[in-house]
Amino acid sequence: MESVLRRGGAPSCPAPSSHILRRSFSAESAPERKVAVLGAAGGIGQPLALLMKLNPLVSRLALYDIAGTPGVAADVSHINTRAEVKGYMAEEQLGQALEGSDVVIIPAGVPRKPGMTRDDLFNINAGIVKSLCTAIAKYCPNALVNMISNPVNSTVPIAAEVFKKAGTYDEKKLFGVTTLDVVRAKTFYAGKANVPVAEVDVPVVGGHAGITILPLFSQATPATNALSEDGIKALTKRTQDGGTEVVEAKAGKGSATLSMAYAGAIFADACLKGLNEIPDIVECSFVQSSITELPFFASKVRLGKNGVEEVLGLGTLSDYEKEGLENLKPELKASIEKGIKFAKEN
Ligand SMILES: NC(=O)c1ccc[n+]([C@@H]2O[C@H](COP(=O)([O-])OP(=O)(O)OC[C@H]3O[C@@H](n4cnc5c(N)ncnc54)[C@H](O)[C@@H]3O)[C@@H](O)[C@H]2O)c1
Ligand SMILES: O=C(O)C[C@H](O)C(=O)O
Repeated sequence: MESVLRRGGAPSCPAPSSHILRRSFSAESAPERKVAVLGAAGGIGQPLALLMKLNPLVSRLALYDIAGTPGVAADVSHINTRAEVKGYMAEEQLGQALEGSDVVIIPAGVPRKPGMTRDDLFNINAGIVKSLCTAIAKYCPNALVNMISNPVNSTVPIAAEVFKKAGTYDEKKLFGVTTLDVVRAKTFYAGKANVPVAEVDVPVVGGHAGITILPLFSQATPATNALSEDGIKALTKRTQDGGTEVVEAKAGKGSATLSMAYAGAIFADACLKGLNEIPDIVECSFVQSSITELPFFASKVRLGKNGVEEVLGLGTLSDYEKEGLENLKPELKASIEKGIKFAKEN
C-alpha cells in the first residue's frame, strides 16, 4: 500500500492512520503498541503527546520528562481515544516509562536561540541523549528509537555508541527524525510549483543541519516545468534554512515545535505501521547507511516489522544535487565523528 503520508499532505494523524487502519485492523484488533515520549512536557513533547494519543495504532502512551509530566499526562489522558496514558517524572521513573515500549521518541533537550547553530546545542544535549539511551538499552533494548534532539547529525551516532557499549545496538532500530525537512520541502515546492501539496513527494537526504540537508527537487513529484535553476536553488536554500526561519521568527522563544510534532507523529506512525507489517511504508530518515562512504546518512528507508527493512539509494541526481552531496560530506562526517568521540570518551 502506498503510504498516504508519502503522497503528501494532509495531516496523517489521525485521518490517514484511521484510513489505513480500516483496511487492516479495527482499532480494537490492532496490535498492542506502547510508545514512550521522552521530553514530553516540552514544546515538541506536548503536541507530539497529543498527536500520539490521537493515533489509533497506539495502545499505551508513556509521557516522561524531568518536570511537568503529571499535568500533561492528566490533560492528554482525558481524550477519548484508544491509548492509555501515563505520566512519569524524574529519573527514578524512567525505567517504568520505558519498559515494554515498541517505539521511543526523544525530543528531550534544549532548542536553539537566534544566532546559534544546532551544533551549539551539542554540549547540553549530548549528555541528555547519552543518559536516556543508556536507560533505553537497559529497559527496552528492542524498541525503535526516533531521535529528534539536536544536533541529530551527532545525537544519532551518540545513541549508536551507547547501544554498542551496552551490547544492544541494532542498526535497524535507530532513526534520526528528518521528517520535518521533508514536510518543509513538500510545502515550499507545492507553493512554487503550483501543485496540490497533498500530492507532493520530495526526498530529502544527507543530514539535519544547514547544507547537510539536501532536498532532491529533481525527483519531486508531481514534476513541474515551473521552476528555473535559480528557483530550485532558492527552494533548496529555504529548506536548508527552514529551522533558522522559525528560530528567528520565535525570537528567542525556541525553535519549531508544532510542525516538528506533526513531523514526529508522521514518522512514529510510519514506524508503527512497519512494526504492524503494513507493506510499503517508506520515509526519509537519518540511519546507519552504506549508500555513501559516511556511516550515517538520511535517505528513503523502507520500514518493516524489525525497523529498517531497506535503505533505499539516492536515485539519479542533478548536477546541482551532486555538487550539494559532495559539499555536505565534510560537515556531516565531522558531526558524526564528534558524536562518536563524545560517546567513547564519556
Ligand atoms: N529533528 C528535528 O527536526 C527537530 C526539530 C525541532 C526541534 N528539534 C530539537 O528538539 C529538542 C527539543 O526541542 P523543544 O522545542 O521541545 O525544547 P523544549 O525546551 O521546549 O523542551 C525540551 C524538554 O526536554 C526536557 N528535558 C530536558 N532534559 C531531559 C532529560 N534528561 N530527560 C527528559 N526530558 C528532558 C525539558 O524538561 C523540556 O520539557 C531540541 O534539541 C531541538 O533542537 C529537532
Ligand atoms: O532549527 C532548529 O534548531 C530546530 C530543528 O532542527 C528544525 O529544523 O526546525
